[in-house]
Amino acid sequence: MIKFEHVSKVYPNGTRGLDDVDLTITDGEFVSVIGLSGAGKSTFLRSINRLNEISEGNIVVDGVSITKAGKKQLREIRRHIGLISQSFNLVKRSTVQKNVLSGRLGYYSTWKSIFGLFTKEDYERTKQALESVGLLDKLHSRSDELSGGQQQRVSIARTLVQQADIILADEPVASLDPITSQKILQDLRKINQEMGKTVIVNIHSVEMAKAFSDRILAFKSGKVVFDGTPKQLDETELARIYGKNPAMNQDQDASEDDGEESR
Ligand SMILES: Nc1ncnc2c1ncn2[C@@H]1O[C@H](COP(=O)(O)OP(=O)(O)OP(=O)(O)O)[C@@H](O)[C@H]1O
Repeated sequence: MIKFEHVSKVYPNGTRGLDDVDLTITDGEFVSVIGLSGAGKSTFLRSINRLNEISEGNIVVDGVSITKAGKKQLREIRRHIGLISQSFNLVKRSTVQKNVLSGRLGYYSTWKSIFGLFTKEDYERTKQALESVGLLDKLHSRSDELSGGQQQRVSIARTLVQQADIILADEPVASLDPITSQKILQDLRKINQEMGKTVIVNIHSVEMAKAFSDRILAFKSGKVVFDGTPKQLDETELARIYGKNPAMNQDQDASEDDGEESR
């Protein structure tokens, strides 16, 4: 369970990234986070594993305050939180196997990590994780030989090997074409439903947020302005979130998708 208790974040330049966010995400939820660019989605997501230090309030993950955690405790909490990002964050020149195995690093002391002393079980977990994302045949391939969608699957497999209970996905499909984006979201949904993992996804496409989520959170100027089911997210709510004609919002989504496609 993730609990935000009146959380605010003010950046050094005075920008309010989060403004009094107070909510709970329960285990096994699939939550999409939407809102205009600059609304606070990344700030919200990256506060959960404290990549982002908050200015006020408290964030509790599985009963432990990550806000107040010391170094050792923070490392322990972070073991349970996987992060997937738009840029995949793989070591491009390394093999798929090595990249996925790196999900185990949080479980080892620094010297073991440096020498890459992984157990037989770790290697077995790596194979299983790759199998579950349909990439076992790429085990020994170099990561930069894979397509964007395949690279994103490798980063999903890495969170599985990490045995993370919570998966944070910061715009995981922003650099992928619409069809591949659908497939990646399907993978995340499958992991959520079959393994019971909590998945929180920042996403620009309202359509995809509606198709894959149990719950949608919308941010505007750091505030949560919508918190409900895909069904509750109607035209009126969309107008409130995006501050304009919802029809235009759909256009914006479409053109954004086009833009991503041509990248
Ligand atoms: N390091 C920073 N220093 C100052 N302001 C920042 C910093 N990071 C983010 N901000 C500001 O905080 C606000 C929220 O940013 P955030 O990146 O969380 O938005 P977002 O909804 O994820 O946007 P996008 O969809 O473009 O990624 C924005 O006004 C942004 O300019």
